[in-house]
Parts: sequence; structure tokens; C-alpha cells
Amino acid sequence: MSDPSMEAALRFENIVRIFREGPGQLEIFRDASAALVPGEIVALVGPSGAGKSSLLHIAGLLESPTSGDILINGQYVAAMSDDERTRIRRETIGFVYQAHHLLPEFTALENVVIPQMIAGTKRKDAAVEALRLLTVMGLEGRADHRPAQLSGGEQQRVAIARALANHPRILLADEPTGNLDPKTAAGVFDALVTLVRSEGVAALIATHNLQLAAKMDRALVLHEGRLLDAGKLGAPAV
Ligand SMILES: Nc1ncnc2c1ncn2[C@@H]1O[C@H](COP(=O)(O)OP(=O)(O)OP(=O)(O)O)[C@@H](O)[C@H]1O
Repeated sequence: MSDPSMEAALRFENIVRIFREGPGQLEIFRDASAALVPGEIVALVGPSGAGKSSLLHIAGLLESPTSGDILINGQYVAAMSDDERTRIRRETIGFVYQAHHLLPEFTALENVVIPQMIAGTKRKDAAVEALRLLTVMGLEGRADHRPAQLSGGEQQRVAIARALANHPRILLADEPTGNLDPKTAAGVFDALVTLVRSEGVAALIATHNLQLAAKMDRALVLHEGRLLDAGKLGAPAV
């Protein structure tokens, strides 16, 4: 379990996000503040359009907030150059989306090897690490399969292994099991939790699935422009 005295891996400080549309403006959220420490798995929940994806884009340094700032490992990012932000994103943050975005012409193993080689790891070392990650995800027998030869759940397991291949400190996931049936989603999610916990990563996972949200350490709720810490959610009645 997380230790609140640890330095936050990810901290939102008074984040405001406003989209300007012609003469009008759309305020998505205001004064959103929260922190995630290493090893913590946090759900991001809220109705459709509440701003979950927008907040993940800000956390992933893909978009800038209208005001406020975020800290990654204690470092403010707003004042950084674009190059520095890109470096922090590459070295520190892993992403998982609803769609797997695997490279179709490469095997599962290669899909997890390639990002490591881009980051400078030797192929042999990258392959050892990729097989380790795929094994934790329950895919040791599928490493040589291409994405089209894998089920939807298996494809998403590869995408999760890939996201953690370069040892990020933060994992951001946007509906990572949203394309899967409930049973498959639960299996993939449990594998994700196992891997994230073993790597000591801080994970922020947007989901509409309250059963999955209840498995996480706590939930941040976006509601009417506010980001609220709802603590650990109880399992919803089925
Ligand atoms: N580039 C943009 N310009 C204007 N409005 C935008 C832009 N991107 C997102 N929005 C609006 O911001 C709001 C939040 O969108 P966002 O995708 O973050 O919500 P969400 O909670 O992730 O929704 P869902 O659960 O449906 O994926 C929505 O009203 C959306 O229409």
C-alpha cells in the first residue's frame, strides 16, 4: 500500500481547463488538485464529457492546462521547454488507450522490444525484458504471435506490457478495457494491476466501469468541473 509521505510521482496543482469556442468558452474543470504516489493505482471516474481524457492528456504532457501546473517526480512542467517535456514524457510516462495501437506487422515480443530499442536498450536485453513483461501479463506462449493472431484481451495485455517496457514511473490509461467484454476486461485488468504493483508505478486509470474502479486503491471523481477524492470505492451491486 502507498505511503502518503512519499514524494508524489504525479501531482495536479489547481488545474483549470477551458476550451475557447468562438466567442464562448467551455470550462471543463477548475482548481483540480490531486497527487499520486509510487505504487498507487487510482481510478478516474465521472460521466461522459466530464473531462477524464482531458485530464489524462494534461498529465501525459500532451496538452497544457489553461492555468495551474503539474509536477512529475517533484518537478514543475509548465516552465519546461518542449524538448524537456518530450524527454520527461518518454522517460517517465507510459500510456494505454482503449484501442491497443500495436504495430500489426510485428510480433507481440517485437511490439514490446521496439520502444526499448528506441530508448537505447540493446535488442538482446530488450527481448529479455519484453518476455518478462509478457510473462507477467500471462502471454509467454503468445510472444511470437502478431496482433491479428491474438484475441482482443491478449492484444490489450501486449499494449500494457509495452506501456511499461521503459520502466515509467507513471502509467496513464484511458478506458484500457473499454473494448472488452466484462469477463475479459476483469482478467486483463487484474493482470494490469499485478504488473503495475510489481513495478511500483503510480497509475491513473480512467474508466466507466465501477467494478474495476472499486478494485483500485481510491477514486478521483470529476463532477461538475471539480476533481474530488472519493477514497476507496465499494463494489457496486450487480
Ligand atoms: N479540443 C477541444 N475543443 C473543444 N472542446 C473539447 C475539446 N476536447 C474535448 N472537448 C470537450 O471537453 C469535454 C471533456 O471531454 P473529455 O473527452 O475529456 O471527456 P471524458 O470524460 O473523457 O468523456 P468520455 O467518458 O465520453 O470519454 C467534452 O465536453 C468535450 O466535448
